[in-house]
Amino acid sequence: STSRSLIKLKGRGIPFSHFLPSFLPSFLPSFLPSFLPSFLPSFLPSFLPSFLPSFLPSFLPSLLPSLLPFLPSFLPCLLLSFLPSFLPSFLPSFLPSFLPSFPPSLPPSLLPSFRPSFPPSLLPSFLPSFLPSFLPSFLPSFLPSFSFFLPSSFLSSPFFFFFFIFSQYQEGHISCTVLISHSTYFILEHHSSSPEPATQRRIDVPLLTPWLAPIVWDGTFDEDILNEQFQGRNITIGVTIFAIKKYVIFLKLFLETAEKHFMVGYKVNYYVFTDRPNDVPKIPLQEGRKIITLVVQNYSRWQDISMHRMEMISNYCHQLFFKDVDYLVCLDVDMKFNDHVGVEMLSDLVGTLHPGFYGASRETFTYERRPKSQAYIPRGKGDYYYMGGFFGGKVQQVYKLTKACHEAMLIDKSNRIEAVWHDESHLNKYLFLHKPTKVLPPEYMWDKQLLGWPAFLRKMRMLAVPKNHAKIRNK
Ligand SMILES: CC(=O)N[C@H]1[C@@H](OP(=O)(O)OP(=O)(O)OC[C@H]2O[C@@H](n3ccc(=O)[nH]c3=O)[C@H](O)[C@@H]2O)O[C@H](CO)[C@H](O)[C@@H]1O
Ligand SMILES: [Mn+2]
Repeated sequence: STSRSLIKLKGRGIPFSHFLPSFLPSFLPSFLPSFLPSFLPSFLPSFLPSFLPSFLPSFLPSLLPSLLPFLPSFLPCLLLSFLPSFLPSFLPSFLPSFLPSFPPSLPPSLLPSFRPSFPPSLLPSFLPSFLPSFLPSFLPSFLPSFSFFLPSSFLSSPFFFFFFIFSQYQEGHISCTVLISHSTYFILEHHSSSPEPATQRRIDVPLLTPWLAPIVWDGTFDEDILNEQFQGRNITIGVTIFAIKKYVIFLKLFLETAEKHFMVGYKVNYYVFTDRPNDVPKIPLQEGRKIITLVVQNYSRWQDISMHRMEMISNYCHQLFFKDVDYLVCLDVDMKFNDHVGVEMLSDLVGTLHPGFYGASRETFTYERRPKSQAYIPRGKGDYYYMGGFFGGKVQQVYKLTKACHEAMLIDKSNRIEAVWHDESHLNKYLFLHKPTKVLPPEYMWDKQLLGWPAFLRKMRMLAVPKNHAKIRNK
């Protein structure tokens, strides 16, 4: 909204004392001799009748263009202020001697008096304009004689302009044209645009997939806006984690850190699939969040445990998830939350880039390469290498995914083949055929021990919890 009005903000401008230290030593000796003789005689005897004709021709051409838009609103003030008249006669003689000493001394003396309404960002536009330069030199010598002509109350009134300057002032999403005088300032035009998005453009990482799904890097989204969008929707987010056999030891850290970082402020159902329900820790949960323990069978091979997650998730869609949650996030349990994971990650179908293959060439992806497997992806094909331990989406989509992967694994089994990376291979095949609508960068699952901390990684939202494979798998 743009309003053009003369809004008086503050009846106080730059205190005179701020100028004094910077100008007195340098200018007075030089300016007085040149200025006074030429100016005083014509000025003093009769002020108004004589000055207007002489100053206008020299003064207006330079100032008018910038002045014109605002003229109607402040013409009265302008007319009342006589000072512009002396400028033409004053400046040519004065400026050369004065300018060299000016810029270094101005900012320190100006800044304190401008705060907080005129932050330093204003100064660059302020300085180039010549007006402030003459003031400090002019006023002290002039004021005593001048004050004869005007009542002192008027001198200090905001409508009396010893000097004035137009400037563009911009801070945040507010921009305005200001008229600054010695005693006050006015905002002539105030423009408030919609706020800048609180995001920067990341140039160090890809932000979109070739099918235009966002890759949700830190800095590319505004949590507040997203929360506004989601909070009205009253959603429940389901998390599936499998803690079978020894893996129950990961539950405590997982759940505790999830309460700190995962979907804070939203309703969350943690679905803990386990064969050891008594080992599910009792963790204090925030309001609206609960742990639902689902007792399931175990398998002797860890690969079977991992793979059968697809079957169990798809089964429980009908029993529970369709009814109780809107989104499902399917995670490995040997991880911990380390930073915000929120609604920015939600979408119809979500895959996560495997940290070990981020930036690697397609040829190195460990897709299943044997055509006999349902997970087969030919060389030269494939988009990304997704991780098996972090995917999700709307329940309907997760149902389709897990069901398809489970069925593919059943076919593989009947063909006596097991994909090289088990469920992860099938997930990669599915997400190759059904492109995710959102892709999570490796921020969402990182392994600090293995991969260090590269510059593109501004946040580590989840981290792998180191585990001793020999001690924990198949136990
Ligand atoms: C981070 C990541 O991408 N992990 C994937 C990766 O292996 P990982 O090495 O991360 O596999 P893992 O040992 O974490 O097993 C996968 C998950 O199965 C569960 N589990 C496993 C064994 C067990 O005895 N009890 C138990 O509950 C548990 O939830 C575990 O997190 O490859 C696996 C298939 O090879 C899966 O695709 C994993 O999702
Ligand atoms: Mn894991």
